[in-house]
Amino acid sequence: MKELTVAVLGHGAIGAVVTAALSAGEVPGARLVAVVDPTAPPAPPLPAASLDIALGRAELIVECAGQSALREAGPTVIAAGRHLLALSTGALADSALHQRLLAGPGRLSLCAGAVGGLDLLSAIAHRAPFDSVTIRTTKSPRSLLQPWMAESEAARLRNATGPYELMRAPAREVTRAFPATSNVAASVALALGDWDLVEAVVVADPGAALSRHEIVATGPAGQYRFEIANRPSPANPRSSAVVPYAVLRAIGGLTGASGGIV
Ligand SMILES: NC(=O)C1=CN([C@@H]2O[C@H](COP(=O)(O)OP(=O)(O)OC[C@H]3O[C@@H](n4cnc5c(N)ncnc54)[C@H](OP(=O)(O)O)[C@@H]3O)[C@@H](O)[C@H]2O)C=CC1
Ligand SMILES: O=C([O-])CC(=O)C(=O)O
Repeated sequence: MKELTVAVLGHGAIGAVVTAALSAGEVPGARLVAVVDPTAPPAPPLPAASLDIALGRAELIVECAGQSALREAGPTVIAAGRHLLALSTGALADSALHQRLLAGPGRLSLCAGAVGGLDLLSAIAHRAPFDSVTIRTTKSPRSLLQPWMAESEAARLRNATGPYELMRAPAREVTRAFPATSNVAASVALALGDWDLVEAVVVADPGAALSRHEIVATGPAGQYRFEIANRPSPANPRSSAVVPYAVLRAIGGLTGASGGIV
């Protein structure tokens, strides 16, 4: 078991669950030493800190703060030689940023978050490239409202009475358009190492009690379909409630606490 000092960036719906579990010792080997969130700092005894202080204390920085936070803080974390575990994978649609984070001296790892199947898709992609890959995300209309939307589009979302397709475009465009709800599209593209192959679809469904992600891939190796239906987080309906578990498992993978399947 490896001992790892951990800082968490973002104390929102996901970060709060992650920090509570870490401080309760639920991931053997991981010791929470800092929580960075300037607008929602945690109450003591959780160790609220600035990013600078966190970098002085922690070997691993876990980003649960959003694409813009990863864009802003990621290069500083990597330049400080720390290990960065990123959840807001859509920020890496900016290839220059992605390359910067890969350049070191720190190290970048990505968390699969709300979806599964990326290990198999990744294993296949580099041996027998897929012909087509689609990820279709269905969420409640209110969770899909965006500041860039025209008032007519926002009103359609607010007043939707049935499901409809809101956007269909390459993963890079969709993850930028829906930065808090379509990181999964980026994660599929990153797992395949091919941003251009992955088409992402966003569906607004007023009847969607669960957030659904359907990944369909076809190619010479076979046909693959993963369908995930997650309960939304009660604290933030844009995010699935299971995501903190994925983050904790990823941290456990780094300490050696997540046994079994790799
Ligand atoms: N890969 C995946 O499958 C998934 C990825 N995600 C990613 O995780 C992110 C977090 O989700 P969630 O917890 O639900 O979101 P929340 O909005 O509930 O929490 C995010 C928190 O991070 C804070 N924050 C913003 N910028 C910074 C910063 N630079 N440093 C420290 N803290 C910061 C926010 O503060 P403020 O409110 O003031 O901005 C907020 O308190 C999402 O935005 C999304 O990018 C989410 C779900 C799945
Ligand atoms: O939690 C989810 O269902 C997916 C999500 O928000 C994202 O990919 O950003």
